Amino acid sequence: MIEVKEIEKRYGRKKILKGVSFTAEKGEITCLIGINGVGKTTILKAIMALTPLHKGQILIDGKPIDKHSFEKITFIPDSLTMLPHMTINEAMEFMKDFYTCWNQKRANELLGFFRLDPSSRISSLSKGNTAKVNLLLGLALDVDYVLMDEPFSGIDMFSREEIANVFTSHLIENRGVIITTHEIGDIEHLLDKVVLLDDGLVTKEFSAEAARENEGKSVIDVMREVYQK
Ligand SMILES: Nc1ncnc2c1ncn2[C@@H]1O[C@H](COP(=O)(O)OP(=O)(O)OP(=O)(O)O)[C@@H](O)[C@H]1O
Repeated sequence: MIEVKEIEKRYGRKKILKGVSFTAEKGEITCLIGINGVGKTTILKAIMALTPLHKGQILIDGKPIDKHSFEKITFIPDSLTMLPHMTINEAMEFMKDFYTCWNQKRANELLGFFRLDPSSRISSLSKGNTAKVNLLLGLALDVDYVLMDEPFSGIDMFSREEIANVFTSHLIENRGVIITTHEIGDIEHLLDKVVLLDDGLVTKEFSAEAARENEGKSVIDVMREVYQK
């Protein structure tokens, strides 16, 4: 489990996170939702220890993150960080050299799943295929937790659907996933837990299934109640 406990973060004099707490379980998809600039990416970076916090604590399976944690958790940023002249194959080689937890079998499965040609150059890919390569490079790591920043942002409906399908496949099974978004639209059905953020705080943390079953509410219904108060 990832436990985010009362974290606070300032950039200069601007307080971005004012005591954010939530948990994300292994085997579940947890979605951080909030408007642009609310601090979603900052939270993911904090979980990866990529940005220092002013207060609070983050635990992964009960322990603070250290250098060994990076074999357990990965962060897929909202844009691909590989060099444009590289082919997909070369990008995979790069990852393989860098991470002992690289799983080539899963990478090959993902190539097939997304119908990507490994000899394609990164610079020649469409936005949708670039997003798929970005996900492939993260999901091919044998890690327990995957953090994804806006995996559905700025891509067409068909690519969104293909990416959504990966979330319900065995390629994600048993991992803990945290994704961020500012519009849930067609991914609502994928989510186990939702964490709504507003003004530096968690305004609501709830199980999507419990909201559906106990209150007959969709995630969007709950968001309307919370944000349109
Ligand atoms: N390195 C930085 N220095 C100063 N301010 C920053 C820095 N990084 C982020 N911010 C500010 O912190 C706030 C939160 O940024 P963050 O990227 O975490 O938000 P977000 O919810 O992920 O937004 P988006 O949905 O647009 O990606 C924003 O106001 C942003 O301008």
